[in-house]
Amino acid sequence: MAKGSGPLLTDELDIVIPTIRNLDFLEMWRPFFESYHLIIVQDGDPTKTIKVPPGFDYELYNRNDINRILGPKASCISFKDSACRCFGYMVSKKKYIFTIDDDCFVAKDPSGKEINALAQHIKNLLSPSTPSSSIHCMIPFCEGADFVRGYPFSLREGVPTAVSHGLWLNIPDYDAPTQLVKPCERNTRYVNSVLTIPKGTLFPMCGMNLAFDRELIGPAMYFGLMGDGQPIGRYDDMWAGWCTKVICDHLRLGVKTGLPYIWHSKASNPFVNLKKEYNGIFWQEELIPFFQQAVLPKDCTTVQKCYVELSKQVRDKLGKVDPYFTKLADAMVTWIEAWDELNPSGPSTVLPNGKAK
Ligand SMILES: O=c1ccn([C@@H]2O[C@H](COP(=O)(O)OP(=O)(O)O[C@H]3O[C@@H](CO)[C@H](O)[C@H]3O)[C@@H](O)[C@H]2O)c(=O)[nH]1
Ligand SMILES: [Mn+2]
Repeated sequence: MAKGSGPLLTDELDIVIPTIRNLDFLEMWRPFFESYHLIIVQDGDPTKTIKVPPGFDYELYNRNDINRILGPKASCISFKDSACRCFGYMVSKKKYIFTIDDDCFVAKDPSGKEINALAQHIKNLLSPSTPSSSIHCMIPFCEGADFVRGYPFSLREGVPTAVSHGLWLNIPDYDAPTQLVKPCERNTRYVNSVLTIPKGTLFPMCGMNLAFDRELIGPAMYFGLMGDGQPIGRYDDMWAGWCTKVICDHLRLGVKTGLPYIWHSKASNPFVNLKKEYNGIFWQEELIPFFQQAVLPKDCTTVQKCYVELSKQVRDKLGKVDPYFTKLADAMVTWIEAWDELNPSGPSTVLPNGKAK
């Protein structure tokens, strides 16, 4: 929250939570989240009731709702994987999205002060990014700092920030092999910095503490086809991050990473994760060069056009890695079609099954 004022963007930001659990974690976030509208995407068994603490304004969508709203296009929304959260991005009507996992809690900064992660994300999104330069030793656009000598004035205006990627203390977001060999490792390092990821650089985007400008980059935030019936899991956010970064670079949009921190409390089962991740650990050796070499034509002037072009390149170049990527390329197109159907120029009548509380 800005000094001396209430929470910002309360009518322009939705909080999207994917869940298979009751949402008691919200109690800890109440001071920071209660003024915002929540979009809860319930994964797994739609007959299970998800308990939401009283006092929150929310809409809840389960698999039956997703199928009802999207019809055959629901095939692009993952089932039994946190990737389902991207449905919340699609049905939101707000300019900004903040998405958080239900095992993420309020962290404390080194002074012991509780971190309002949402306020920091908003600050990150509302200030420009500087992707056309190497990492600064100073963080521009914040009090008491400015561009250092030698930084071209022509670049100092920066570009609009599309993504704010937060980090986590305690349980690190390791892949299964790393978690297996380092089961007790915890992240205790608090780095007081927000950096723009330079143009041409990819990054491993984790979906547990993430905010973005939905109007600038929303259609690129497809959390790829994972979970039930798919040969891969826990790469949904990575896929979205790689696609998003290539498109942000092309459209001159910025991606920031660093503050805010949240406290990640749950270590998922590394053996289960290994089964989900196995192909991803293998395929990522091909995926990174693919995204590093991806070039989007000049006539790709919207996120949708960029994304459909990327899907063509996925089909052409990754389809030979595994037939899964042909299916994923199709799902990418379906996602854009569904996005445009639900987000025509006017409002769309997407009714959730949970009444707004
Ligand atoms: O089948 C499922 C499983 C989980 N969820 C919800 O998704 C998030 C993340 O779940 P969890 O914290 O259990 O998983 P992690 O291994 O810690 O994190 C992974 O999730 C992604 C980051 O968001 C990434 O793939 C990994 O870091 C929770 O809210 C669960 O309730 C689900 O919807 N469906
Ligand atoms: Mn987690």
